[in-house]
Amino acid sequence: MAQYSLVAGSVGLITLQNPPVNALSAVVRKGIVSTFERALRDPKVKSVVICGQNGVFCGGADIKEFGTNMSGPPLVPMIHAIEAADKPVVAAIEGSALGGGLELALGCHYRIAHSNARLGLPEVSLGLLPAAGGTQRLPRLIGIPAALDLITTGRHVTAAEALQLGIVDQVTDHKIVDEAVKFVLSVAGKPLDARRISTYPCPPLSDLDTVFEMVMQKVRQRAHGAIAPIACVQAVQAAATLPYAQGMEREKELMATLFTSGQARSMQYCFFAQRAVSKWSIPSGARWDTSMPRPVHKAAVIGLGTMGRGITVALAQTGLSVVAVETQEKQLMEAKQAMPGMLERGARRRGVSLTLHKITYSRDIRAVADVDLVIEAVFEDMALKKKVFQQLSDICKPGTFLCTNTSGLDVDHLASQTCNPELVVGMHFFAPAHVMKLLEVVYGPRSSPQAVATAMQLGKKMGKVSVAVGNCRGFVGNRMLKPYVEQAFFLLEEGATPEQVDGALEEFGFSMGVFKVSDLSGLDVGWRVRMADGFAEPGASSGPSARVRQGRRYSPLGDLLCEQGRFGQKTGQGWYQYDKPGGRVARSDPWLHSFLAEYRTRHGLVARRIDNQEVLERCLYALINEGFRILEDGIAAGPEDIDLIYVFGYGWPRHRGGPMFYAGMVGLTKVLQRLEHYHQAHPDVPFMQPCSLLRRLVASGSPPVHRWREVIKKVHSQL
Ligand SMILES: CCC/C=C/C(=O)SCCNC(=O)CCNC(=O)[C@H](O)C(C)(C)COP(=O)([O-])OP(=O)([O-])OC[C@H]1O[C@@H](n2cnc3c(N)ncnc32)[C@H](O)[C@@H]1OP(=O)([O-])[O-]
Repeated sequence: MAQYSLVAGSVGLITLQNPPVNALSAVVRKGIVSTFERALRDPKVKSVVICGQNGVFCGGADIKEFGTNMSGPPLVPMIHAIEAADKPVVAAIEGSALGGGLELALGCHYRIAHSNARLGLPEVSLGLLPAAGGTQRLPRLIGIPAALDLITTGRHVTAAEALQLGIVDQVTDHKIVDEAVKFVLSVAGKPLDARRISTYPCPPLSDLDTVFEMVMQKVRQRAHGAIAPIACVQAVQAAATLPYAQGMEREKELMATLFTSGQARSMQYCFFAQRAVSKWSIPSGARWDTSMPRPVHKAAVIGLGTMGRGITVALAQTGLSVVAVETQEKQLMEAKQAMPGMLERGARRRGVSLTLHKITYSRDIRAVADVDLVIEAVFEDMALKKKVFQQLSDICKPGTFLCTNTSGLDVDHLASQTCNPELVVGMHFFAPAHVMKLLEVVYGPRSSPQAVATAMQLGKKMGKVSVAVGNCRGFVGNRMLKPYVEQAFFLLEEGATPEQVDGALEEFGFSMGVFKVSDLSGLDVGWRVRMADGFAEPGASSGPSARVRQGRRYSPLGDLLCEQGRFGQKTGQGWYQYDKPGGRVARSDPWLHSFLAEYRTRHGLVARRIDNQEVLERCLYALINEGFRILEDGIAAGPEDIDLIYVFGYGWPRHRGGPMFYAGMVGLTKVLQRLEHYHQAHPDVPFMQPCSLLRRLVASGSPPVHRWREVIKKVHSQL
């Protein structure tokens, strides 16, 4: 709702009230319309201030209303009425003014922001565009290039940047409503014509067509198939080329196509999924709202390889003191040289001051004796990690949480090396750890609720999307990757090329296909895992039994490349070739194509034409099938957890909602049928055997993804 009061004798104060973010629900819109009409009718009222309760102006349209039969007064005419009023209206902005919230403020004649405010038009990240006049007013106010930047990226700006851009008229550190009232009294009686943004001409720009062509090209490249950013550019182009009223028509038209699209549904699902996973619960019964995290003031990182450095930087950026331990002198020196640059770039990107002094370096593990939490990030080797955990258990003060950054080893086994296994959890970061948003927090059967809560909260503080997952080989993300990569190898054996497989996945929306990612992260990473799992064995890649291991189909292609020293970008050759070791631009490699042809001949395989549909189905459905197994095993609490892991850690396109949501969009029956088909064709590939949970869901009428938990619960209760 909206509350109305008369202040300072002549100012009508309208306060939006819809906790927690004063979203513009039907009730709030109704409240604004009626209070505003009251203010206009009241002769005592000479001006109006609009603010939000509890330190937040407005988080935008109520996203929960999308997809329902929307009722109540629409936003566009409401904002027009505010702009057209003959009494001055000031938006008093603190906290957030986002989406429809900022559009409401743009309809006001003046905007004053508290220095803590964040403003933006993030609709693009929900698969939409700012359709309450945002695409038409913002370019008129701040110019086309700045408006295009804000609208196509959805980024939030600080109050200071908003002032610089001209979005707000004044920034204050004082009480926002008091300042707004003072301000509106000071402008009483001034003509309002020049304050109605919809009447402004768009600031002229020379060579408009070229500007839009270039922006469109850049946006298309970044969008990976998402349609909202493209529509945002088209809407701003309408502002630049059409009169306001026609621009509004175009905005409406473009919004209509986005609003009902599967992409918008997927992205809005991701928005709510992100909030849902922070409300974690684990099989022991521990939950986010009953488990108290312990404060972490000082942390330590053991091992300063690529991951350790990233984790150290990410911790320092949150303001923690960090002890960075590396026993190898050379590695320590390299880390000391590299980390200031990483911190500097991070500080510049986030517009904050440098935190170099937060890190102390040591070669001696005993330097961690007084820290609250340790993250071990040594080489992915169980024997080495066990030794580190035994040492930590002896050295650290009582109660120190011991975390491992292993990407898939048994966290419980590591916990068993310590005197207090309840203090041990996994904190699986993704490279580069100071940039990537995902954190898997891995609990073992003995991890205490407090240890899980502390790791989850630390992740949040570090700006990560933290997902609590159970302990199994590869946890959630890497476990699902295995059948996906396996299918990609099989496709090469059967006639596809890395270019074709990657092309199909990139067209689907991944920023990089599976083979490019493998070249980037190093082919040796998977090779080591396959060796540890007893699949890859020296000399076994070329014999007659090379393509069968442990009774199932196996492709030694990755092993063969590693045996040749082709580890990807770092060696300049992998699935592609690069101009030099460390090169970034993948080029097709004729050697690889002849190698594949020879390999097929050697194994009596005849290359066939494989279409992109098959590439997608085999790679993605194998991955999704493993996702169902993970749900069935209780390793992830719900489909949202898996989806966010894939969106934030593995480049799954957000506009497709994550693998489990995508399965629902495709139709569970279809996914099941295709898996059955491929399993019949390849009975020696267990990953293709449809998971019984998928069958159960189909048998229960393929409920929408938010109702899967009911079926999963039933499965678990019957175990
Ligand atoms: C014609 C159309 C044109 C306009 C389109 C739009 O405006 S599109 C909209 C454009 N606007 C945006 O995209 C802004 C989206 N919102 C945000 O970015 C952030 O919420 C924040 C920065 C406002 C606050 O961050 P924070 O970390 O302090 O808090 P938090 O994130 O944890 O959220 C707390 C609770 O509020 C809930 N909720 C939040 N917003 C909305 C909403 N608009 N609606 C409904 N609910 C919303 C959220 O689900 C959560 O609920 P829970 O789990 O407790 O039941």
